[in-house]
Amino acid sequence: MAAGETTKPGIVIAGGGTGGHVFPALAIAAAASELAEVEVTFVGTAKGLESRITLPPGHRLELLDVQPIKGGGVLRAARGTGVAAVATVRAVSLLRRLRPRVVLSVGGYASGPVALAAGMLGIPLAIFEPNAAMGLANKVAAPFAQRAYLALVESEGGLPKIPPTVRASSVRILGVPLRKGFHGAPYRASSSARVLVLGGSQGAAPLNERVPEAMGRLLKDFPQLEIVHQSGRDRELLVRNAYEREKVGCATVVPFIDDVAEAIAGADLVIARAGAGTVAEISAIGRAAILIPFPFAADDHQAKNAAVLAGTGGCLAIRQEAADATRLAAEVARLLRDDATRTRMAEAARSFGRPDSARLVAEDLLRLGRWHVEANAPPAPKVVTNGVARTTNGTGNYRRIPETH
Ligand SMILES: CC(=O)N[C@H]1[C@@H](OP(=O)(O)OP(=O)(O)OC[C@H]2O[C@@H](n3ccc(=O)[nH]c3=O)[C@H](O)[C@@H]2O)O[C@H](CO)[C@@H](O)[C@@H]1O
Repeated sequence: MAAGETTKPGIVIAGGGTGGHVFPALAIAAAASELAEVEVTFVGTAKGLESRITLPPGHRLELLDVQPIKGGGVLRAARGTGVAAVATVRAVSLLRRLRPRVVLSVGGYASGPVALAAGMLGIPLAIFEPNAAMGLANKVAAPFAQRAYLALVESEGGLPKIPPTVRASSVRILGVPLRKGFHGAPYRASSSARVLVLGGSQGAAPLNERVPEAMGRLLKDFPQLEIVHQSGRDRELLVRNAYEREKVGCATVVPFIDDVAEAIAGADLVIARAGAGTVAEISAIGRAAILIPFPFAADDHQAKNAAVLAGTGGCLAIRQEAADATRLAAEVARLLRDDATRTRMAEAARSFGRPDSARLVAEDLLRLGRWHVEANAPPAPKVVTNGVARTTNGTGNYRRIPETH
């Protein structure tokens, strides 16, 4: 069999970079493979997380050279645009070789060129945007896309805020596809005080610096305190030392948590960044959370992600500049003392969560690629936007309701 020739009809999933793009892509691929005979090819970059993980059997990775366009001045933008143009030409020949039935862009560097190539070749195109503010690659691809799977959507005047380049008829609001193991775990308050600190796929330096000090202030009032702190790669020693300095002996510091679902389910309170995946995972399981968005995320998307969950009552969102050790200690103490509020927040998060997202996206994507897929259960009809449901025909499809002036 010649290289690139496949026996099964294929899907191309383009994009990646960090866990926030790669894990939803893997979750959709896994769900699609369970539903149909399908060959999945990921297209990413050598620098992205996609190049460092072991892909499930049967999935392949192709690499493109793509560089950042935003966030580095005119020179970087010009160079990035030039590289993207070359990458688009390469993506056209890649898609001609792979002949997928459908292309999904999950955001991140490699997604733009592949999405444009799909548009040029007339291959059905879907985009997936996990964040409350759409990334550049997806904004560019959106006008060519037959589907826009949106996850955390802000609302305005009670209606979902849809980016202007997205065709209203393409929108499906289906949450962030999650890996297996994330499902609702009703919260029962007890005498425990288990705090989980999540810094996102790369860890978060400000949380590493401030949380140990905040926890040090709580020891006297909460002798039962137990902390699991995910520090990020190569930072665990630094964070362990910080806890030691604060004489906090009840903290377990790890660089990365393999089973995040279990860690969230085992917590009374989560302190985390507001990456879309993290927000979706806390919601899918249902735990009270304090979210401190990364302040330099493009278009402040982490603050917007956190605001969507905060709007349901599922979390407390604090801007990084306000989240010093004193404020963190005060908020954690308040929530650990208040079982009713913690339980209410956990329930609000859980009713907002979409643990079935991967299946819903995969089913729809396969149909777009002309696979025959039987829905084993009707998709949840709710479209969640700050607790406002605007649903239509029971398939999760969103129909824009005309605005009245
Ligand atoms: C700094 C930055 O730009 N971050 C972006 C990146 O975040 P980041 O990659 O941190 O993304 P998310 O919070 O969305 O997802 C993190 C993922 O990593 C997993 N995980 C994390 C820690 C761990 O120890 N173990 C583990 O498995 C989580 O379970 C989750 O699935 O992509 C997100 C989705 O586009 C964006 O919202 C974030 O703004």
